Amino acid sequence: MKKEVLNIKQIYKSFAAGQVKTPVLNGVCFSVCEGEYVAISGPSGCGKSTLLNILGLLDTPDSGEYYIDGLLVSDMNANERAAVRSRRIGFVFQAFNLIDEESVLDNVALPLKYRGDNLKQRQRRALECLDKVGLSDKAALFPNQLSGGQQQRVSIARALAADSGIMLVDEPTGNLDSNNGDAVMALLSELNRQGTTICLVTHDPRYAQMADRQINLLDGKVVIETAVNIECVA
Ligand SMILES: Nc1ncnc2c1ncn2[C@@H]1O[C@H](COP(=O)(O)OP(=O)(O)OP(=O)(O)O)[C@@H](O)[C@H]1O
Repeated sequence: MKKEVLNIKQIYKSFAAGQVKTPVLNGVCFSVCEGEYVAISGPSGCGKSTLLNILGLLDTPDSGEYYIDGLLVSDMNANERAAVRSRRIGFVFQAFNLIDEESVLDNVALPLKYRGDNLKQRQRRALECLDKVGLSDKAALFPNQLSGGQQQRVSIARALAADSGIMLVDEPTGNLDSNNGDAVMALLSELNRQGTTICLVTHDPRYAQMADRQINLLDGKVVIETAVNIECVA
């Protein structure tokens, strides 16, 4: 039986524009087991990135409960959330979000600064992660010296660095051609086979099908969820 790592219950979120409040998430519920690969899809503007930001503790819901490893994180203050985030969550964004002025190695090592590793430990771990994504020979280069596909693989190495076990991935192929997109998706599947829990936001049904389970959002609600074939306990 697998352990439940993420569980959101009746999550609501709206954004205010002036006096007008626009509801985005309207009572979203689902859970994710350790080692599972879940794809979140739905039309543009339906709240996928908002949901991923809440899952990654980058944003807070207006109401509802969110548990990570059975711990109620939706009630935590900003410092407590940041501590859980750096210990437990790795992010991969569509636009890579690498720091252009830092070497590839330093970009990957960055999350390790927050957990207090010394320089040698950070560099060793960053090289290990670059090796996992097939880019250890690019460690000394800067992001703008790499192709888009390579930059996305660097951002995946960065998400692996802190060994957080959970990867939240937002449209990772959006800025890539189809060959590079396919290579990035194959890499994510391989990392999932090695044990990483993945929540992927994607528009592409071909990529959504690579996940164990697909969740479809419409009007801020889960409308379709493919069968869970893993037994999961809280
Ligand atoms: N910080 C914000 N302030 C105000 N409105 C926001 C904010 N973030 C998101 N929204 C609004 O919330 C809605 C959902 O946005 P979100 O980015 O979550 O959708 P999405 O499903 O990821 O869209 P896409 O597929 O186009 O990336 C949109 O209408 C968006 O304009």
